Amino acid sequence: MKRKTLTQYLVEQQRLKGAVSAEVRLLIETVARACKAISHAVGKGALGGVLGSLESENVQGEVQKKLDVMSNEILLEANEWGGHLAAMASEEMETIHRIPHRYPKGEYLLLFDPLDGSSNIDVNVSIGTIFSVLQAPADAAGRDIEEKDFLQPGSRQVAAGYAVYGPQSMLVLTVGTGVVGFTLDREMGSWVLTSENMQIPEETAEFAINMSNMRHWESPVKRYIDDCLAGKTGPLAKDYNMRWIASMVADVHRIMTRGGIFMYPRDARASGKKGKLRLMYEANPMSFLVEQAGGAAIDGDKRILDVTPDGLHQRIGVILGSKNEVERVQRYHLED
Ligand SMILES: O=P(O)(O)OC[C@H]1O[C@](O)(COP(=O)(O)O)[C@@H](O)[C@@H]1O
Ligand SMILES: [Mg+2]
Ligand SMILES: [Mg+2]
Repeated sequence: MKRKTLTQYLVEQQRLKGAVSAEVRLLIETVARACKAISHAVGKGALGGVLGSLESENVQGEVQKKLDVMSNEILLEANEWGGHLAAMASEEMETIHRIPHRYPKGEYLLLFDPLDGSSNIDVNVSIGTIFSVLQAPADAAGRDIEEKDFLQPGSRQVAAGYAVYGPQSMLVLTVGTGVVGFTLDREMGSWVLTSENMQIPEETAEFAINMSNMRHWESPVKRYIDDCLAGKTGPLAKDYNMRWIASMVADVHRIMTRGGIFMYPRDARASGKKGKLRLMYEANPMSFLVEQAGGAAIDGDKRILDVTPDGLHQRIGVILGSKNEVERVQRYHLED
């Protein structure tokens, strides 16, 4: 059977379904090309000199890995000249990056976490790239894009996706018509459609959370995990399994494939950061994908995609995955 490539899939979405504009189609293809380049760099490991840290810190105060910076540069360079974009924003950059010589119709905004799961780079565990596409506000035509133009709720995303660099490299994508997955054919150099309609099972008995933070959790999260740990004889009446890869991309990919619940909740630490994960580069694109695959995504009591951001690097609690389980955790929050 001849499988579709990413290009064929996108042309179909554009011409038959009217789900994407030609500009968004080209933009996604450019991002996918950049992800292919990152995948090659990741695959070289120590041979390519891509492991290890730099002296620098990013805007979040985190030590940058070589691959964080390389991946950011690959995405910037590819999209600066190849996309139909007005501006980009990245977890690794303090402020937005405007496109020089903006294409007259350059009306889209691209956001990305260039390398997700940085702590796993040097130990050869799956890592990834996450991206999100927004439309620039109508009043931005003909003027410089500003940071505030990016501060739109996730429900306005026109596309989102991630690449996971694991035993296989995969690109998982939504343009608002369900979720599809492509596997990188390394010999041919193309992304080939291998999952036509990714669906997250509504029920699960598998949770993912960093248990070392337990003492900081809010009470609804503590109650839920206690209930999971109580197993068959507890209130949830089933035995739960636990997984934590510490690359959001890989944890979410598992959930996309076989269900589960992923939690990086906001907690009571004095950092005032409202959680670890970033709304615009991690939570929004993943929530769009998860909802499109039949799952749910909340920050505790409300839907993540409804949150209007107040800053580019805003953090948020994230609870996402199998619908019935996420709704249970939401109930625990509302009852609290
Ligand atoms: O090390 P922790 O606290 O378990 O955090 C793991 C989380 O941090 C992250 O690695 C943060 O992403 P970055 O690597 O892009 O900073 C997530 O991918 C992951 O879910
Ligand atoms: Mg990340
Ligand atoms: Mg990152």
